[in-house]
Amino acid sequence: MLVFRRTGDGLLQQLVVERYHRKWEFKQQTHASVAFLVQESEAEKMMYLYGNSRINEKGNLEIGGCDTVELAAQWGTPLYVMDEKWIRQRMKQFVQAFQATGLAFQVAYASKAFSTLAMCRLVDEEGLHLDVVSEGELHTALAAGFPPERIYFHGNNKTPAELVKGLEAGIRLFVVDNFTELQLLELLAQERGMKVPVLLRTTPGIEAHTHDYIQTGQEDSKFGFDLGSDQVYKAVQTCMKSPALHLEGFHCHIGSQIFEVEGFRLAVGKMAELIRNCQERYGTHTKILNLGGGFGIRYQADDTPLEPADYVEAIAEEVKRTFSEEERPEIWLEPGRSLVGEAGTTLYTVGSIKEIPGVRKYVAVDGGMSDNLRPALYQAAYEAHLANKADQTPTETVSIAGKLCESGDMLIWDTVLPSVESGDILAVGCTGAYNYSMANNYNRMPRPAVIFVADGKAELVVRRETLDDLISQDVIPERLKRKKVTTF
Ligand SMILES: Cc1ncc(COP(=O)(O)O)c(C=O)c1O
Ligand SMILES: N[C@@H](CCCC[NH3+])C(=O)O
Repeated sequence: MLVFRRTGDGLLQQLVVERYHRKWEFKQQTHASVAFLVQESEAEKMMYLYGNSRINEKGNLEIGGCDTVELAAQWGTPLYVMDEKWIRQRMKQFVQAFQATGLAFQVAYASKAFSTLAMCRLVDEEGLHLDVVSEGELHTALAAGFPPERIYFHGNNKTPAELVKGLEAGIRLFVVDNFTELQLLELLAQERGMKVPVLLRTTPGIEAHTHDYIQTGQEDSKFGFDLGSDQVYKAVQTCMKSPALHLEGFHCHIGSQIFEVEGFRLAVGKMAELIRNCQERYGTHTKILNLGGGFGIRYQADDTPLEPADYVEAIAEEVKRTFSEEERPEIWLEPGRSLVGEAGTTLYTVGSIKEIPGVRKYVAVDGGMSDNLRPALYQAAYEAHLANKADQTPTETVSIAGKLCESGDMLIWDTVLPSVESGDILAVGCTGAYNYSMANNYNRMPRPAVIFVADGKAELVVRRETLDDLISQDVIPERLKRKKVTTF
């Protein structure tokens, strides 16, 4: 498929797109029939947002072989639709890219991006490790039958109960974040006569180019041992002296939604310095270097994220350049967003439409910041299409409002859609990461259902919360129980 678009210098850029693998190669070209080609590309570009998708004979958006208008009718809206094949493909891309480098490696899925029983099953089947950050995520993994020896535990404030649960489950290791945790873990392991494998999480002092709230590697961060001071070295010494702790290596995570490889290269350099210093000073053997996640994804059709292989190859190149073959640790990565983000689509039903002449047209949907907190939290930008009018030309500029009682509950400002009517099904793409997992019950909104789609089949993986679910944890103290009606 050939797609062209105009670049800043007036040339046309030819994008050779292999859709399934999301591989884009850029070639500069001039071309005469600009208008025709650019117009054609708009419809095609739309499809980049919805996993393995197409516009079907009815003019509806189809994902994983399923007509999204039928999905909305069958399962209700808001509805999270996850393209299972897309997720599996992404996992394979990371693994295959690593295999091609010849390095010893491990890829884990950072389950905070989207944690459900069915998702844990996919991760297990694809042979990845699993990163959990809470007792809840650990419980989900264990309940899904995920092997504990492939789970590891992250978090900047693991509670004693969480550490005990991890120890008793026999997880692969703990990524220790700070001195409080190190002491607590040592104590709990000693009490149980265990020697616990650990990685130390460090803050390498790298500022990734991303939103302030999702940077994590800069010095002034709540996460990890500071690399700039002697903190991490003190932690290493504590591990070396302790019969209850076994230091297997180091971890860093420089941030999220990162579009460049440079930060990862820098991280390899900084971590290599740490590893060498520890070897020289304390004779430490570093088995594992975990470089975290953070690989950027497409949220809008014009975004051009790197491929998993681009990150892996750059990291591998830097590792090979920096470490001799004998010194080279296993390289671990833990992507979250990039394994699931582009696989997810949220379907909504359009409800009220309010037009302020000459100002704006608000199109309200039956969800909002309760199912997608990211626009309100990070000013995250998304694109939307009408699933039941996917073949129609966009003609009007509208803003998509959520239904929650906050002026900031706007999903998308100023987007162009075909003529919108109440009852239309609106699709918002690239909502697979940090959407279901950050969903909430504000305004007592029930959390939406999640379905997996593949080969024309849709299966429920999380059922929609009911109104009774919403009140199921509520308790009325005896004294407040309704005895008599007071009227004024
Ligand atoms: C320690 C750690 N690992 C992995 C991830 C996953 O990040 P992402 O979803 O951006 O790949 C995060 C979240 O930013 C994280 O804090
Ligand atoms: N929840 C964030 C990312 C946090 C990453 C976890 N450290 C997002 O939606 O982008």
